[in-house]
Amino acid sequence: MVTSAAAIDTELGIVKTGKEADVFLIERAVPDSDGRTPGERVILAAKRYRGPETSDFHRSSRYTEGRGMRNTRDSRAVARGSSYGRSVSASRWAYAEFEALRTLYVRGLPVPYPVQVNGSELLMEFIGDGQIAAPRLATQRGTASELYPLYAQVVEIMRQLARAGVAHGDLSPYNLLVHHGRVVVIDLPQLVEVVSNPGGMDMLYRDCVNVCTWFTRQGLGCDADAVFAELVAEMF
Ligand SMILES: Nc1ncnc2c1ncn2[C@@H]1O[C@H](COP(=O)(O)OP(=O)(O)OP(=O)(O)O)[C@@H](O)[C@H]1O
Repeated sequence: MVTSAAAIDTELGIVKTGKEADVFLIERAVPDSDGRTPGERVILAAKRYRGPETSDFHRSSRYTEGRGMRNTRDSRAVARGSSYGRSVSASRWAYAEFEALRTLYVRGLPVPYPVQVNGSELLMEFIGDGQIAAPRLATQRGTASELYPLYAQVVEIMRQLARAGVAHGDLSPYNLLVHHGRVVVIDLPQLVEVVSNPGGMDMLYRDCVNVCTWFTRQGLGCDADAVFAELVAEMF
């Protein structure tokens, strides 16, 4: 009989402290079939949500409109900003991001592979080399022709999101990692359905502006209105 032992997770350090979550580096040791010897070791990213401050509630509620999360007891606790409310909120964000990653990964979009979610912690594939996280698009420099392949990938990602009827909702050069020339999208808890969410079109447009502003600064012609129009056309 083969008995299976649980994987052992070891925290190796912090990757980055963010506004709403902290990202840690985790080494997961998967036991061999004998259940004793540590076998395969993988590096994962653990994103732990803290739950928003009360002042963030309006932003949170805008994202959750149309998702059946309003007017419940938990939602009122979130609105009050109690510690229980913050933990409810943190778990919601973690589950929302896990679900977004799952949906997009299945559709073939370049997102970290979602591993598991437990309470306010989301475990996912670590995008990087060894223990070094891949750099963000915001740090990339080069001539327009050197950066063009990254631009083409970002626009293609936005097209694929549009075909799925969604927008990232907080897309920027800070939420795009560049790993050996491949662009990977992160930070997806607020993935928004563009048509059913009353603010969906605004968020899609803001994503276009954020992306185009950065690429235009790097010398690539990027017209946010034209990209937006193309993405809307993809949806209908
Ligand atoms: N899967 C991953 N692999 C490697 N690095 C990651 C991963 N997920 C997040 N990071 C790193 O952690 C940082 C913060 O992650 P993320 O943007 O998801 O959290 P956040 O709380 O929204 O941060 P911010 O306040 O900076 O927007 C990223 O900019 C990136 O450097």
